[in-house]
Amino acid sequence: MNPHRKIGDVILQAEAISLSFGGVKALSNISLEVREHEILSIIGPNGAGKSSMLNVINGVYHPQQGHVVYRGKTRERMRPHEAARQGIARTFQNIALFKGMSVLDNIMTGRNLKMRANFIQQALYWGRAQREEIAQRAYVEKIIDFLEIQHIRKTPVGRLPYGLQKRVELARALAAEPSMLLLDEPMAGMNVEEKQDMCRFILDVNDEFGTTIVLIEHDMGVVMDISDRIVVLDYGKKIGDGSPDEIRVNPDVIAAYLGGSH
Ligand SMILES: Nc1ncnc2c1ncn2[C@@H]1O[C@H](COP(=O)(O)OP(=O)(O)OP(=O)(O)O)[C@@H](O)[C@H]1O
Repeated sequence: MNPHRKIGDVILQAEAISLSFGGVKALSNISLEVREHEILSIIGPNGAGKSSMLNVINGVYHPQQGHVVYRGKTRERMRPHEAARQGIARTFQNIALFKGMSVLDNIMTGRNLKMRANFIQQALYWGRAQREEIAQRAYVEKIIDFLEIQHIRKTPVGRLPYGLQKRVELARALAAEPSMLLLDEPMAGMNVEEKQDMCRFILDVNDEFGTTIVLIEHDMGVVMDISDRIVVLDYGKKIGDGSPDEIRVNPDVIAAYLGGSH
């Protein structure tokens, strides 16, 4: 087994998080931990609070109560781009790519944080900016090879089938070299074959880059197959937290899923 695969220490702690939107309590007193190099899935019926939790981890939402400790530091109020700078990248439930731009250019946008030369420097010091662009391109090409999308690198994203667009979105997130990757329903709307491909890529990313992965997914087969640990939310409350085998037999989880709200 790849040494990266060894699950490490806790790198993120969400402590007693409560988040409301007006009268709607999206998250009630949720605590969870993310360990280095693990694949953690957050599951639960529609409206359970999964995306809200991801947005708290990512710094998009600021909880009214509780806090997030990331790599030993209690996080102050911050913006999503600061999360990106700390090595946290994400993909979205609805694909957020530039549809008219090529696959390659979309992935390059994920590399922006890594670029040292800013726009003015690029105009003034053409040579340096060009050298930098070449270096960044090399990394992007590595991601393109890794995700097996060489054949579509020049294609405008909007012309691609859905499954491939999702893969390009993953590529763009990976271009930022994240240490933690948040995936919001990476397999939604995919056929069986596309799901199998995406599962393989998620496992490969985790294995080869050592990336910690937190994902939201509705397909229970997929979740049980690829997760090291699973957190289950229901109506904004945490009702389960454990290995796939523990979750499978957790009576609260079984009741929530058989209760018909899913
Ligand atoms: N920006 C917002 N403004 C108002 N209410 C919100 C907002 N975001 C989420 N909510 C509410 O918070 C609750 C939890 O929503 P959330 O999207 O986190 O659930 P979810 O588990 O991700 O659902 P789904 O599986 O349908 O995506 C829902 O009742 C939702 O309507």
